[in-house]
Amino acid sequence: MQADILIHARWIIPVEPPDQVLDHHALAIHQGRISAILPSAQAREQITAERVVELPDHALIPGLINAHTHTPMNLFRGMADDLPLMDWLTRHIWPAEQRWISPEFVADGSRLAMAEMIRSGTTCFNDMYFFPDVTGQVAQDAGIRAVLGMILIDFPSAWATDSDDYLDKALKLHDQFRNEPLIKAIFAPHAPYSVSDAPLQRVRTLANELDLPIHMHVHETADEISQSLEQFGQRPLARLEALNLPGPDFIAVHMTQLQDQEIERFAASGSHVVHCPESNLKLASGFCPVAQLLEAGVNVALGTDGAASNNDLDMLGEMKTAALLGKGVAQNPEALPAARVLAMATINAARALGLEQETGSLKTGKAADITAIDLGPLETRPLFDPVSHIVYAAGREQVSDVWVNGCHLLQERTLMRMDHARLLANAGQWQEKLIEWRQSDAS
Ligand SMILES: CSC[C@H]1O[C@@H](n2cnc3c(O)ncnc32)[C@H](O)[C@@H]1O
Ligand SMILES: [Zn+2]
Repeated sequence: MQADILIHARWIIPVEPPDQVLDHHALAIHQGRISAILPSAQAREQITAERVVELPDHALIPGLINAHTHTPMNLFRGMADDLPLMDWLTRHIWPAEQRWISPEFVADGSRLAMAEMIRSGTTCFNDMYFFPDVTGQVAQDAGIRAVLGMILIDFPSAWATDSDDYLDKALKLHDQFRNEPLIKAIFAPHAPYSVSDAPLQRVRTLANELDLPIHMHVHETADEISQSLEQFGQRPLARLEALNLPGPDFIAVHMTQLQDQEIERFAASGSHVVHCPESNLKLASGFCPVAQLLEAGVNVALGTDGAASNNDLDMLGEMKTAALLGKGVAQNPEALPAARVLAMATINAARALGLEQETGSLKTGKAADITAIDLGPLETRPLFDPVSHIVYAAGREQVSDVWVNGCHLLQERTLMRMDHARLLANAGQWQEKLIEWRQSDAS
């Protein structure tokens, strides 16, 4: 058999089927797709490859999928810390966005975020931000898989003036990227408190027509619930249900405020949840009942949220936090075992985003979206179970190689399609501009 690349690894963890760890196996890539997974000894006899990669202390896992982020916000990292969500948004982030959002800001911020994600093993991200067309272009240049939010919010921005304009631009974005293999555009109304009924109804109609998912912040804080009760006489989820939003194409991010009945109704609708534990902890927004949601049959994926509320885009770290917090919230150490959390960061995310046929597990025929983690260093020795170390012990600096669609984006920790020095210089320029603006604003 002929292959473009043959990777021999100490372990291959396909994620699907669950709980499988393949020892001394090899993975073959042909024309961007996984063409075979078989014992290394057999691969050496049967497969002729143009390139052979030896990873003797490494685990190959499906590329991690960050199911909710705001990539350009990397330029706001550390600018407003230790605040509750509404103060953070209305007193710091939205004023900064009003001043700074432009195609240049989005290009530079999203590029920095993509470099950080690739260096930490993420091969696909689901983004929600202004100028998603720019983020899409940067993602194509970087070679990373991206889901772009066709955003909608009641406020005017540098991207769009009103809901008609947001939705016109959404449809153009969808058209622009419809034939791009690594890019997908999905609806992204911001939150129940920031989008009115009429545009939400239009989103539901368009999502049905185009067969695309809807991704939205929902039940993030207790304040969101009380404000909705005051304004609409309903909890946000009940209002969204009346607008027919929940369903197998609906992705609710956060969900920290949930009653038992709401969990049952949400599970029955077939909707998905994206859990962002570190952002929820840092903003003290509340705790998502992940174990209860999984028990009810809800598909739960994992996201970092933006770097301005997390403050990193490290999915390995996010997995550890999700596992620990999930046990704490359930008051049960058996809740959220490591393998379950790895599934949340891979196959569950692919399922939520409608990408399950393409990515999310290491399976013959799927795209070669692969992350290699070096478990050789003393920080992950001795080793009894590679999945345990990936979730509980390994740091993102142990990610050695990353492939997306068979393209080698990170090789022995070197970014292959991005200029590291330029990324740093560019971040430095934004730092100067933002510091100067904050000083002039304060005086
Ligand atoms: C319409 S573009 C996205 C919009 O969302 C803001 N944002 C970032 N993080 C959060 C969060 O955790 N909850 C709510 N809104 C958030 C971002 O600043 C943009 O304005
Ligand atoms: Zn968010």
